[in-house]
Amino acid sequence: MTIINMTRLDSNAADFSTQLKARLAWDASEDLEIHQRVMAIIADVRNLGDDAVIEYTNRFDQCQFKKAAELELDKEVLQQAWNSLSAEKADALQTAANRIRAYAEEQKMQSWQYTEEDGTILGQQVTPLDKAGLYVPGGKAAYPSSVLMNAIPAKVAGVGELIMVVPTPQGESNPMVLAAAYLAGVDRVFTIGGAQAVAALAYGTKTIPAVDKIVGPGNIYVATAKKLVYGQVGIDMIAGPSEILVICDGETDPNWIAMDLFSQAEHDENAQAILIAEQDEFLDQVEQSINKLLPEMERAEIIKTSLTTRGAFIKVKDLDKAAEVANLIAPEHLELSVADPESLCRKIRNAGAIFMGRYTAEALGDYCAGPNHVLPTSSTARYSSPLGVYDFQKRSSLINCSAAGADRLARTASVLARGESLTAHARSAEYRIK
Ligand SMILES: NC(=O)c1ccc[n+]([C@@H]2O[C@H](COP(=O)([O-])OP(=O)(O)OC[C@H]3O[C@@H](n4cnc5c(N)ncnc54)[C@H](O)[C@@H]3O)[C@@H](O)[C@H]2O)c1
Ligand SMILES: N[C@H](CO)Cc1c[nH]c[nH+]1
Ligand SMILES: [Zn+2]
Repeated sequence: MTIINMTRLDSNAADFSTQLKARLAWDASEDLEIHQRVMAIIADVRNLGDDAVIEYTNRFDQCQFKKAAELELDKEVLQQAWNSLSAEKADALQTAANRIRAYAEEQKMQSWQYTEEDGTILGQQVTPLDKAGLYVPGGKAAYPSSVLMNAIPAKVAGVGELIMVVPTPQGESNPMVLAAAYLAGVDRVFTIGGAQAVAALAYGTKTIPAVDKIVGPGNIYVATAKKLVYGQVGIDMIAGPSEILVICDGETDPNWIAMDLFSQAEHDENAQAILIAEQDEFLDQVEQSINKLLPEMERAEIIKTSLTTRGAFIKVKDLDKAAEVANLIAPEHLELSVADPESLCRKIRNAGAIFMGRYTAEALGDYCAGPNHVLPTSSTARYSSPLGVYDFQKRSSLINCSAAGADRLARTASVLARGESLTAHARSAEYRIK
C-alpha cells in the first residue's frame, strides 16, 4: 500500500532552484507566528521571572510545579539515576562518553605567543567560559546522547559551571538523561524546556542562574528563542529540527537508505529528509522501501508528516551535480552513500557533518562515533560548525610592548591617530617615544 508519495524534483528543470527553495523554506507565516509567540514568552520571563517559567512549564509540558525550588533536581537524584542504570545502558553511555571526550580533546585551542626582535610579545590567551547553559531537548523524545554531546566538550574546555535544562513532559524525567548528566559532571539540572528555559538562562531568575552562553539543540521554539536572546548571551548556533541529505549512487540497499531517511524524520514533524540520486528506478525502489517499512516504525506518524511535508527526492544527472545541490542545501547531516566517498567529499563545502560510505549510517554519529551531534541546521552550515570545545573557549589578545617596541609602534600609531583627528590617542602613543 502506498502511504507516502515522495515529492520529486529534477535538478535539470528550469524552475528547480525555485522549487528547491520552497521545499527548504519554513512557511513564512508560521515562522512569524512562532517568532511572536517566543518573543512574548521571553518578555514574560524577563518581567515575572520564576512565576512565568513555572506557568509556561506547567502549560506546555503538562507539569504541576508550584514552587520554583521544585524545578531543580538534587545531585543525589542524578547519582541515584546513574547507580540504578542497567550494566548494558551504563556501558553504552560510558563508551559513548569516552569516544566523545577523545574526539573533543583534539579540538582544544591552546594559548600562544611569539616575541619580536625588540622584545615585544604578542599572543592570544585562551580561557574557558565561566558558566554555560546546556539545552537538552525533551519534548517528543528524551536525549541522553545530547547531554553527553553538550556537556563533555564544555568539561574538556574547563567551563566553571554547567547548568543544564531539560523539559520533563508530564513531570516524568528520563533516568538515562539524569544518569548522563551525572556521568558528564553537569553541576545543576533544571526540569524546564522550550523558550522559557532559554529566556531563564539568558536573563536569570531568582532560582535559575544567568549563564554566559547557551548551547544545544531543540525544536523550532528553542531555536527561535536562542536567536532572540543572542547578544544578551552567546549562543553556539541555530540547531533546530533535524535534517538529513543522502546522496546515493544507486548501489546501496534501498532499505538502508529508507531507514536512514526515517532516522532523522522520526525526530520531529518539522525534520527534513532528502535523497539525491541519478536514477529514477532507484528513487522508485527507495519509495517502495519507505512504504514497506513505515508501518513497522514506532513513530510512523511523525515520520509520515515529516516526509510528506518537508521531504524530497531530487534527481540529478551526475554526482558532480549532486555535490552542487548539496552545497546549496547546506544540510545538517550529509550521507555520501557512494562507491568513492573521498572524492565526492572533496566537492562538499557546506554540511554540518559528512558521513562517508555505505556503512556510515548517520545514526552512528548521533550516538557514539565521537564527533558532536549538535550541528547547524536550516542551511546555517554555510557559516556554522559543529558544537565543539572551541564553543566553550574564548580568546583574549595579548600585547606586551618592550620600551624599544613601544617607541617603534608609537611612531606609526601617532601618524594614524592624527589622521583620524584623535589627539588623545596620538599623545598617549607619543608619550612612549623615547
Ligand atoms: N540539531 C541538533 O543537533 C539536534 C539534536 C537533537 C535533537 N534535535 C532536534 O531537537 C528537537 C527536539 O524537539 P522536542 O520538541 O522533542 O524537544 P524540545 O525540548 O526542543 O522542545 C520541547 C519544548 O517546546 C516547547 N513547546 C512545545 N510546543 C509549544 C508551543 N505550542 N508553544 C510554545 N512552546 C512550545 C515546550 O516548552 C517544550 O518544553 C527536534 O526538532 C530534533 O530534531 C536537533
Ligand atoms: N540527530 C540528532 C541531531 O540532529 C541527534 C540525535 C540524538 N539522538 C538521536 N539523534
Ligand atoms: Zn538523530
